[in-house]
Amino acid sequence: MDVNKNLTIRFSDLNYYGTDGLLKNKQKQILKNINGRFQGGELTAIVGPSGSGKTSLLNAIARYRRKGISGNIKVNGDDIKLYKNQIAYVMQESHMYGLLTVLESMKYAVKLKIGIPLSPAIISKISKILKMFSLEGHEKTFVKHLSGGQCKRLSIALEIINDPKIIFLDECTSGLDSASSYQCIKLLRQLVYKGHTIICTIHQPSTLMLEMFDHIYAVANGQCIYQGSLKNLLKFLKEIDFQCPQTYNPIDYLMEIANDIYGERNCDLINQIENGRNENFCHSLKYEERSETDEFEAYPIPTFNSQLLYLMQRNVSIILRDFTYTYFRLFAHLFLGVLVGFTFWQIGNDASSVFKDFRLLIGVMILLVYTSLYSQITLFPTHNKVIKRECFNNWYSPRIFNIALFITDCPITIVCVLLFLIPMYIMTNQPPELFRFGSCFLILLLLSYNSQNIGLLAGSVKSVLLALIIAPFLMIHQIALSGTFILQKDAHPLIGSLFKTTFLNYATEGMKITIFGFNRTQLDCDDIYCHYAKPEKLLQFLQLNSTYEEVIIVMTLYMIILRIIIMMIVNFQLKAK
Ligand SMILES: Nc1ncnc2c1ncn2[C@@H]1O[C@H](COP(=O)(O)OP(=O)(O)OP(=O)(O)O)[C@@H](O)[C@H]1O
Repeated sequence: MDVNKNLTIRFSDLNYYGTDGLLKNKQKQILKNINGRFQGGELTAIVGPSGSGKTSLLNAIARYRRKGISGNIKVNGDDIKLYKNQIAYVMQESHMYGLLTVLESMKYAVKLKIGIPLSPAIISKISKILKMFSLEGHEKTFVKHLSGGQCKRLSIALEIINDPKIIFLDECTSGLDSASSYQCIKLLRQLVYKGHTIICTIHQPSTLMLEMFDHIYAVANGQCIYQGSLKNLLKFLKEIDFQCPQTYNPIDYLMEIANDIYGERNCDLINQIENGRNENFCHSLKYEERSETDEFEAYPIPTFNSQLLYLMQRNVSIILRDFTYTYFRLFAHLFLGVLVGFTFWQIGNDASSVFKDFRLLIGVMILLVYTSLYSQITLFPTHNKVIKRECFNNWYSPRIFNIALFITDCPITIVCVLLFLIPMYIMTNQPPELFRFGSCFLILLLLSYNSQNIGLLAGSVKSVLLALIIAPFLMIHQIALSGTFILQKDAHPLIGSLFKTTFLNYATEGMKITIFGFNRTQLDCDDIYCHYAKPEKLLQFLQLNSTYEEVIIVMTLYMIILRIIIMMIVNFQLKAK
C-alpha cells in the first residue's frame, strides 16, 4: 500500500437499520440506500438538520458502528477493512486521561501506536504537532485543566501522530465558541494540505466555516440531498427552481428546504442528486496546494510486550496521581483495620470470647468484600470511553488493556489488604505466628480479588448507576451462602449444596482454619470452665468442609474464571457496535 497516495472513499447503497423500543424489537431505517464520494486529500463536511443521520453515516463509513449496516464502502476501489490501520476516528467528546499532561499523552500515543522508542525525530515530530495545534507552552498542563477547544485539538493531535490517511471527526466543533471552531477547522485544513482525507460532521456551520471545506455532503432523513462544493450549491438549487435570497447563507437555505419550510420538496433534492450518485457538483479545489515536504511514514506494528509495558507505565502514572482511587483507598483500609482492632480489642486468645473472635472474622471478611467491591465498580465505566476510543483507533487490544489493569492494580490491592490486616491482627491479639498470619493474608487477598471481580463484573454493564444497583445484588448471593450467618449443616439440604458455589463460603472456611486450625495451642481461660479452650473443639462445632489447600485452589480458580468472563464481556462490548 502506497502511504503517500490519496485515499478516496466511495460508498453505495448504504443502509442502516437501528433498533428501537423497550425490547429493541422495533426496526428503524436510519440510512436509506445512500451513496457518495469523499475525495482523497479533501476536507468534507457532513451537514444536515438535527436527527437527519449525520453521525450514523459517519459511524457507518468509519466502521465505528457495524451492526445493522449493509452496503458497499470502498477506499480506492478496495474494501475499507483493508485500510483499518489508516483510519482514525475522533469522537464528539474528548475522552482522555485527565491525570496525564499534554506531553505525556502524546508520548504514550506514540509508544502505544507506533511502538518505537522516543527518538529525537519523534520528539521533534510531537513538538511540531503541538505547535501546529497551538498547544505549545501547555506541554506540562494536565489534560483535566485544558479548555474545551484545547481538549478537542489534543484529541485530534493524539490521532494524527501515526499519520492515519483518513480522519473521521464527529461534531468536531460542538461545545466550541466560534473562534475555537474556526481555529479547529483551520487546523483540519492544514492537515488536508498534507494529504489527509478528512470527513467531519458539523452541526450549525457558518458560511465562513463552510468556505474552508472542499466538499459538502448534506443529509436529510437518512438520504443525500446534496453533495458537491459550496460554490456549486446555488447552481444545484437553481436547477430545481430554488432561488437562494442574496443575503442568505446557502446552507441555511438548504436546511430550510430540508425542513420542509418551502413545502415537501426533499424528494426533488434527493432525485436531483440521485441520493448521492450524482457527482456533477463536486470538484477538487485545493489539490494543488498539497505540501510537498510532508511525507507519510509507514510505522511498524508494536509488539504485545511493548504495548503491555507502556500501558502498565501509563496506569502507574495515573494511579500515583489519583488521590481518590489510590490514597483514599489505602487510608480507608488502614482506618478500618484500626477501627476493628479497637472494637475487638485483645479478644484473640481468650477462650471465653471464641464466638466474638468468629464474629470478628465474619466482620473482617464483609468489610473487605465491600471495600474491594466498591473500589472497582466505577473502574470500567470511567475507563470505558477512553478504552473504546483507543481500541477503535488501533492503539492496542482490549485484552492487553485488561491484563495491564490487573497487573498494575495488584500492588495496591496487596498493600490495602496488609494495611487492613496488620493492625487488626495485632490489636485483636491473634496468634503471633508468621505462617498463620501469611495464610490469613493469602485468604483475604484472594477474597479481595474475587470481590473486586464482582465490582468489575457489575461495572462492565456500561452505566455507573446500573453497576451500583447490580453489585450489591451479586454480593448478597455470596453473603447468604457464605456459611457465616448459618452453617451449611443447618441449612436445607437443597440450599446446602449451593454453599459450594460461593467464594465467600471458601473464604470463611479458610479463615476458620487459619485462626483456629493448624494445631493451634490451647486458649487462655479466665473462667472456671471454657468449653472451647481447645480450638479444634470449636472447629468441630463450626464444621469444616474443606482443607486449606482446597480453599486456595477453588478461590484462585474462581478469581481466574471470573476475570476471564469479565475480559470477554468487555471485549464483546467494545466489538459489539
Ligand atoms: N441505534 C439506533 N436505534 C434507533 N434509532 C437510532 C439509533 N441511532 C440513531 N437513531 C436515530 O436515527 C436518527 C439519526 O441519528 P443521528 O445521531 O445520526 O443524527 P444526527 O444528524 O447526527 O443528529 P444531531 O445533529 O442531532 O446529532 C435519529 O432520529 C436517532 O434517534
